[in-house]
Formats: sequence, C-alpha cells, structure tokens
Amino acid sequence: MSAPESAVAVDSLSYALPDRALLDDITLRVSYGESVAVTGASGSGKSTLLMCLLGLTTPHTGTVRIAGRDIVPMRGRALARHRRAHVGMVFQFGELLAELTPSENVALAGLLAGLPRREAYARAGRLLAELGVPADGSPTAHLSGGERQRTAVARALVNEPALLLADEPTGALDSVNREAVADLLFSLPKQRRCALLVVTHDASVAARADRTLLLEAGRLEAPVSAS
Ligand SMILES: Nc1ncnc2c1ncn2[C@@H]1O[C@H](COP(=O)(O)OP(=O)(O)OP(=O)(O)O)[C@@H](O)[C@H]1O
Repeated sequence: MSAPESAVAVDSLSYALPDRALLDDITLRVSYGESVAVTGASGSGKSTLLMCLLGLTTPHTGTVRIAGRDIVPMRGRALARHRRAHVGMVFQFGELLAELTPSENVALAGLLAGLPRREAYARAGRLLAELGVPADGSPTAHLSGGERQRTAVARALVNEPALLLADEPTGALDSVNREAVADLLFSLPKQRRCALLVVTHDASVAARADRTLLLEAGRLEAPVSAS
C-alpha cells in the first residue's frame, strides 16, 4: 500500500512583489498528524504564504496540494468548496460573529459546507463541550478571550479538516489563556489526524510544534540552531 499523501504538499511556490521575491521557490510538506510552526520577521511573507494555502492569493509559479488536490488552478465555487471541506482557519482575534451564540458560529461553518442543520448543530454542541465553552445560549460577545478562541477552534474543526491553519492564534490572549489555547491547538493533529500549520511570533508557541520553519528572504527553511 502506498503511503498517504501529505495534507499539504507545496512545490516550487513563488510570489513576487514589484521590488522583491516574497516567496522564492518554496517547498513545504505537512503530514496528517503533524504540526509545523512558521516564524519570520514582520513583512517576511508569512500571511502571504497562508493566503496561498487558502487559495486567496494565486502564486506566480508552483503547486499547492491540499488534501491531495492542487488548488492553484481552482477558481470560484470549486475552490471555496474545497477550502470549506478540507481547511479550518483560526485567526488572531477569533473573527466570530459577536451577536450569534458560540453554537451558531460553529454550526454556521458546517451549514456553509453543506452539512444538514441537525448534524451541524450536533457537531457544534459536541465540539464546544469538548473544548470547554459554556453552552448557555449567550452571545459570543459575552465570552472571555480564551473562550472566544476555543470557539474559533471549534468552528475550524466542524468540517473535520485535513488542514488547520492558525495565524497568531494566541496573540490577543493573556499568558494563562495563551498556554491553554496553545495546548489545545497542538493536541489536535494527533487526536484528529489533521495537519496543523501555525504562524506565530511567539517562541513558546512555536516550540510546541513538531517542526519550526523560518521564512526569511523568500526562503522557508529550518532555522539554524544557536547552540
Ligand atoms: N498584494 C500586495 N501588494 C503589495 N505588497 C504586498 C501585497 N501583499 C503583501 N504585500 C507586502 O508583502 C510583505 C509581506 O506581507 P505579509 O503580510 O505576508 O508579511 P507577514 O510576514 O505576515 O508580516 P506580519 O508578521 O507583520 O503579519 C509586506 O511588506 C506587505 O506590505
């Protein structure tokens, strides 16, 4: 039997700004069950790389295979469908709809991906209970920062993605919640057999990943150890 393909397989990915190469011939593999942290100076292109993985930025060259399919040639509905089915995203500030309940926020992502209503709400309830978010029907606006981020994680998981992307997921949290959310995120690849790619400036968050890569001068490579 052949080995399962990586959740993420990027080859020869390049993206240039008018004055410089932002992503220069990048290769990246993230396996199912594996976590990778991407670090790099502000402006080095980390968000642009995430945008390429989401299909929201089209690279100038290269292939971006997510869950076995190259998304670079995909457009419109086919791209959106593939992304909703296979990719979950956690943003720095949660990006939840404040007036909806956590359950509605999570179920909505399932409904948009085509889950039947009952299934979307059942999954939302299960995930929120597992992740320790109160289900008392209060709007998301009433949650603490940590609870909001756990709701955002539940939303990212509702469609059982192959790939979980997180952009500074702990950047807006205090130290206690930062630890709790980081623990939660990095437990997911092994528990759910998804790949996790986290962009972070926080060395203590990056240290939890199976591998850390540094984006510098367009190249994505393992950082040279200081020791
Ligand atoms: N479409 C675009 N047109 C022009 N410049 C762009 C475009 N997209 C990104 N940039 C520039 O590319 C550089 C990299 O931006 P990007 O947001 O990817 O960096 P980053 O590493 O995520 O930074 P940060 O850590 O501050 O979030 C920045 O200088 C940004 O201004």
